[in-house]
Amino acid sequence: MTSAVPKIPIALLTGFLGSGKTTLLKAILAAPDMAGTAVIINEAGDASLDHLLVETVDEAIYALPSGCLCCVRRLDIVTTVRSLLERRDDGTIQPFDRIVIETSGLADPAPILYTLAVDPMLGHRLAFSAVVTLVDAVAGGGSLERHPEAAAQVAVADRLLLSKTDLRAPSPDLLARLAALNPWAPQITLPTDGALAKLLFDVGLSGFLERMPAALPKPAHSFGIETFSITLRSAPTRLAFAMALGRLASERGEDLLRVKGLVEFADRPGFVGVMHAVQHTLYRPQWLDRWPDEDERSRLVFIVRGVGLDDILARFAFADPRPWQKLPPGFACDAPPVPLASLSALPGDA
Ligand SMILES: Nc1nc2c(ncn2[C@@H]2O[C@H](COP(=O)(O)OP(=O)(O)OP(=O)(O)O)[C@@H](O)[C@H]2O)c(=O)[nH]1
Repeated sequence: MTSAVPKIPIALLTGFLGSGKTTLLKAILAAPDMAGTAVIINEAGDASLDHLLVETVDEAIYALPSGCLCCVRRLDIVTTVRSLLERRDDGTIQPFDRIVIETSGLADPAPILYTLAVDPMLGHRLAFSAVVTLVDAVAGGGSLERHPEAAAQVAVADRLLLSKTDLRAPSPDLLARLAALNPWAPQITLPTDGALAKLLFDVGLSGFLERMPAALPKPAHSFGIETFSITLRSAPTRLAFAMALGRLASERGEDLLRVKGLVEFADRPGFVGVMHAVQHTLYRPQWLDRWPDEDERSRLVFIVRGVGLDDILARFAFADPRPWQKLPPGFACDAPPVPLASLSALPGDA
């Protein structure tokens, strides 16, 4: 009986911290033929911001609790997708035609895909369309070198999308590395035209599922990554803020994996800056003309390696910073590290 019900396409959008997943998702959801897309977002930081910045037509957007989607939060994804389908069936939410999951930049997609695919109910209802992995042309090479998560994300992709090519052409070394990790995924430079939606939903059955491992794959994880958040109790000037963050990025860029936040500046009242830094690079802020939710505090989320909270508080002392929230216990992933060399054998090499 269930075989008569059309399956709902589901795509997984992944890529290392700051590679451009939310930016791409926003662009894709703006396409008229992507109305009716349910979105599930999981973030690595100890506070979620991305879901505030993505708009869907009928607000069909779900922020999973922060934490590692491929380990401690792995079963949350099943619960969330199941509940989405149930509420779609009983009419408590707008019907949707497809689902996109944006994983956190630290998630290894293989255990997530495996978990979704082996769930009997979801197996009946979902059609996996693609695993799309964003690779940052600026920071991607270094991330692949230092972080097993980045390599694992490349290894399972059906498509590799190169982002930030407007800032830097991908180096031949980066392209060769990608081909070595995943020879079957085409490497595509992000198009700027309306063809974006096809990137997620015009692939056919996920290659990962055809190469599905027999058992739950072990998540690939770096050790020593920490996340914490601060609020700024007094509004900084843009210059003081840029100097503090710029100095941090130039001194500790390799370990400053990601900074994002919402900040109101003393010299731009009435606007909220959406601030981004990825390793050594600070991005131009986007400006909102109001706070995206009821929390009107300037706040920053840091994902770092070996940079202390005290160090960060000291650097932003001019803005009266306070620790904001601490990640609940259980965030840290206790999976053993996977050597980079073994990652190409993760899916499909059996
Ligand atoms: N110049 C340029 N900037 C980009 C591009 N894609 C993303 N960015 C910028 O890179 C920063 C990070 O982008 P996000 O879309 O937030 O990255 P993300 O992968 O969702 O980040 P996490 O969820 O933290 O892993 C933002 O400032 C974006 O505006 C691109 O193709 N070109």
